[in-house]
Amino acid sequence: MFGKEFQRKYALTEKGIRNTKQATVWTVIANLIVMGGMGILYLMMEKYMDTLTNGAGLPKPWVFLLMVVGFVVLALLAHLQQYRATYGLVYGEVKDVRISLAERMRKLPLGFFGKRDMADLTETIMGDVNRLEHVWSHCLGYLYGSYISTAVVAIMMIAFDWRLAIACLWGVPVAFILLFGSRKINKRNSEITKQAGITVADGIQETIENIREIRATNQEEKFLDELNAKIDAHEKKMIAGELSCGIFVNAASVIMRLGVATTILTGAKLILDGQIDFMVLFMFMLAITRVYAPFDQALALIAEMLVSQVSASRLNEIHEMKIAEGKKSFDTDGHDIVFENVGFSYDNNQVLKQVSFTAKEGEITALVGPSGSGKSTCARLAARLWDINEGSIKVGGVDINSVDPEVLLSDYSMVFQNVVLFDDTIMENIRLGKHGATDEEVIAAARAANCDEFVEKLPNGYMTSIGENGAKLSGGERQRISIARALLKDAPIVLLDEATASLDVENETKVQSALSRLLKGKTVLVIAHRMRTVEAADKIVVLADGKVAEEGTPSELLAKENGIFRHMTELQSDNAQWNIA
Ligand SMILES: Nc1ncnc2c1ncn2[C@@H]1O[C@H](COP(=O)(O)OP(=O)(O)OP(=O)(O)O)[C@@H](O)[C@H]1O
Repeated sequence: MFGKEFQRKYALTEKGIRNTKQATVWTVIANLIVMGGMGILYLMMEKYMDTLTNGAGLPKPWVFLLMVVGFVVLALLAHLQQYRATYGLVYGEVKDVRISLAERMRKLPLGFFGKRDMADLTETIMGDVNRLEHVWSHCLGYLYGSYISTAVVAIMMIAFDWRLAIACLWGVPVAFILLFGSRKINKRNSEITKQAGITVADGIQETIENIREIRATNQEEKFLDELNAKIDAHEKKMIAGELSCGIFVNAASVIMRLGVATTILTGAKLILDGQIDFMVLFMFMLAITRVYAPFDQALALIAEMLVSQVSASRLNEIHEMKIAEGKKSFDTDGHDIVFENVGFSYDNNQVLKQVSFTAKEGEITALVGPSGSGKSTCARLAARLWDINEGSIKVGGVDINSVDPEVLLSDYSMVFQNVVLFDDTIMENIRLGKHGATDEEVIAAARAANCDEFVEKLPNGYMTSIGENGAKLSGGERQRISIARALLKDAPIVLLDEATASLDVENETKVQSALSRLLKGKTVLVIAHRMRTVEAADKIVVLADGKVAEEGTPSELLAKENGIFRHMTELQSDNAQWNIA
């Protein structure tokens, strides 16, 4: 019952399975104790009937009182244990699942994040886990416990009187057949509803993220109309899903409760025929309430459990995704980066073919080429942010595919165009470069990256919070923080993606001098869009259509007639002056 398939179906950990078993056992015990309470009621009724019909003396009240007190104590203890097993332990399980999801995401290849956007992933970590939490705590132990306890009572009922037992229980299997028959429809509906919900979350996130562009282009109305349409579609899907599920659940409940009528009819007939006395029917009527009550709740839970299976499969997708792993050591002979016949595709779109070049330690190697030629892709692959499909990338003779990405990245500093900052102080944002760096080290790196000039004007200096992704700073200021972070890290390999692109000329000159300090003696791979940036490079690799088209020093490539690099340089100097006539 609680095998691997069950574990997968409800995305449970090993501990979660153990908890579910415990919860089931305690539910069975609690249900049987409550049913035992019905036995006390039956005994009392029998004694009083005996007094009424045969004139027997009334039993001593303290006997029943003792029985009732015993029953209450036992029921309380059992329910306490059941509560602890079903709710208490689940909160630990939720914490473990969220941590393991976050751990997993840390190691997933970036390709995964291209397929599932932020709204979708947030929904998995928060929404899906919440939904499963409810199923783990309110459904699994309760439902399976009810199956077992009802089976026990059903056997007892059959032993007592099989005719009344059938009259009472025939609705239960019919109700379950109806519900399980509707499983596919309900599951499909919940998948559709879930997708519609994610589309709404996506739309909201996209609108908030792009609010400036939307306002600048007067597109508010269009965006809001689209968002409203998505919200309406989600509402309709939700209503349709609830309705179809509700129809099946209520029909199943009604069918099951028809058992009350058939029990009364059968009981009456058996009494009239003199085959049973009234007390037997009374006992069955008492038992019916206890058999139906957990099953009635279980019917409602089944719908929730079916919906939760969609959430479980989304969690499983993350858990089963291949993660980037490798050795925990990275012992290299120097830090030359060597690309050898590297081939790489995003899904089925091949963007790099047979790319080979070397970026030497102590040199600046610039990647140049038309937009979309694969420059940024090469930089990402050099840091194993994605895994290559063909060939090899070695650093100091070690294949980076064999090294754990976290260990590998400790040797890299990256300054990219899209700077990522956190909603924290400037001090902490820079300190991310080196865990445990002192305030003095952070400030020294910030000064070297020319951050002082704007930090001094801020109300709390380095302790000023900069808003989500540095929203309170200009593009150039954000980039200087990212350069300060790289300076602090002082790693032997530096990847720069047009790092000074958003700076004005004065600041660019200042940051260039800071960068020169950062780059000294390192292996530097620069992605350059402006030819001016690559004048100081030791080597230029020109990419075109995902292949290396030219390679050499700037002067060698400039001397090449009909060369791509020469052509690009000429184009940029022609465009240097705007022609608005
Ligand atoms: N995450 C991604 N998923 C799918 N395709 C991508 C992804 N990133 C880039 N591409 C595609 O790969 C190709 C190379 O992109 P890349 O960013 O490496 O080029 P680039 O030379 O750096 O371009 P640019 O100079 O415009 O920044 C492009 O066709 C791009 O559309």
